[in-house]
Amino acid sequence: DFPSGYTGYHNFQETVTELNQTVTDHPNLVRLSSVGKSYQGRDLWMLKLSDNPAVDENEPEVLFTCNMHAREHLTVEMCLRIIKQYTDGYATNPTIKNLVDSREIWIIPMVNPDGVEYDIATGSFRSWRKNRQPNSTAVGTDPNRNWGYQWGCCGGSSSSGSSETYRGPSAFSAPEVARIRDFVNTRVVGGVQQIKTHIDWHTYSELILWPYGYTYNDTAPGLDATQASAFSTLGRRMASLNGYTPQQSSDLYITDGTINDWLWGVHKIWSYTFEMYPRSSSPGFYPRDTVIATETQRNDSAVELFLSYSDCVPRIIGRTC
Ligand SMILES: CC(C)C[C@H](NS(N)(=O)=O)C(=O)O
Ligand SMILES: [Ca+2]
Ligand SMILES: [Ca+2]
Ligand SMILES: [Zn+2]
Repeated sequence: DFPSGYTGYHNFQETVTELNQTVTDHPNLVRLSSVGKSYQGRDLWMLKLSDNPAVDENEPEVLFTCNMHAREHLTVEMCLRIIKQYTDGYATNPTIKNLVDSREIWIIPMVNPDGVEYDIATGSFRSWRKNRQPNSTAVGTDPNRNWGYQWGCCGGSSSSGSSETYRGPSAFSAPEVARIRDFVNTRVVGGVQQIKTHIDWHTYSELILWPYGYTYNDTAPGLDATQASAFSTLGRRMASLNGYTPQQSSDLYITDGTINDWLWGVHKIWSYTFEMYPRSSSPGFYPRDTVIATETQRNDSAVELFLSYSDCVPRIIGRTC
């Protein structure tokens, strides 16, 4: 489990307990489901947050994914903060009520439960990143290099099984990635992808990133100048609210096979990565639990703005959808 000084973080079981408690407290706002199993058989839990949650209503859908990388434990707390904010706040905050009533919000707080449990199993952190799927030479596929858009195209991942950015033997070879792919694919209804926006939460560096990651070019097939302008305008506006640095993903470094590139490249979902606190390697991936409240609430207004534009991101540059 988490060592002393870190007990405020949620392990897999504590996350499940928290999700079940949310269902108990707010049965009219949430529905809990699993999108499937991790490599070691843990459920990949997903909470749906909306009015009439048992009904697929014609409302813009939003996806939040957290903890794709095991050691990035603060991101679980970020997904749980969003859940708490938009359930507990529903009855008293009209802005929150309007957003919950007019969107359907899907939240996956722990994409990589096997990696999380491995990272904390000994009571001392192991700095584990990947999933726990064996490969020919070692253990672990990087879930953020395993997506099937420009997979392995561009030197933004590794073919070596021991690498921290191992892309897997094929796209979608990681069960955790394949299960989220399957879910997203089910949201194409009548030929139209119902999910309009997405944030993938990571740590650290305090950045807001948008596609593409596989190329340095600001525009590329499937991403034109207008779309790039919408991505950067919303990204910059959100960064003005949380103090992170906004930039195209590849301005950080080239990555291929990421969730952001697949969600945009294949589904035209306005997909961002938020790299949370801290800014640098001290304390890096392991800030003590005393920072959780501050560093999750720091994103409240950015998340609210994001949800408000989730019906039509190009509206932020004066366009209609
Ligand atoms: C989203 C990309 C561009 C950055 C991310 N950094 S992290 N969270 O793994 O340190 C990653 O390498 O997957
Ligand atoms: Ca609804
Ligand atoms: Ca819907
Ligand atoms: Zn990460």
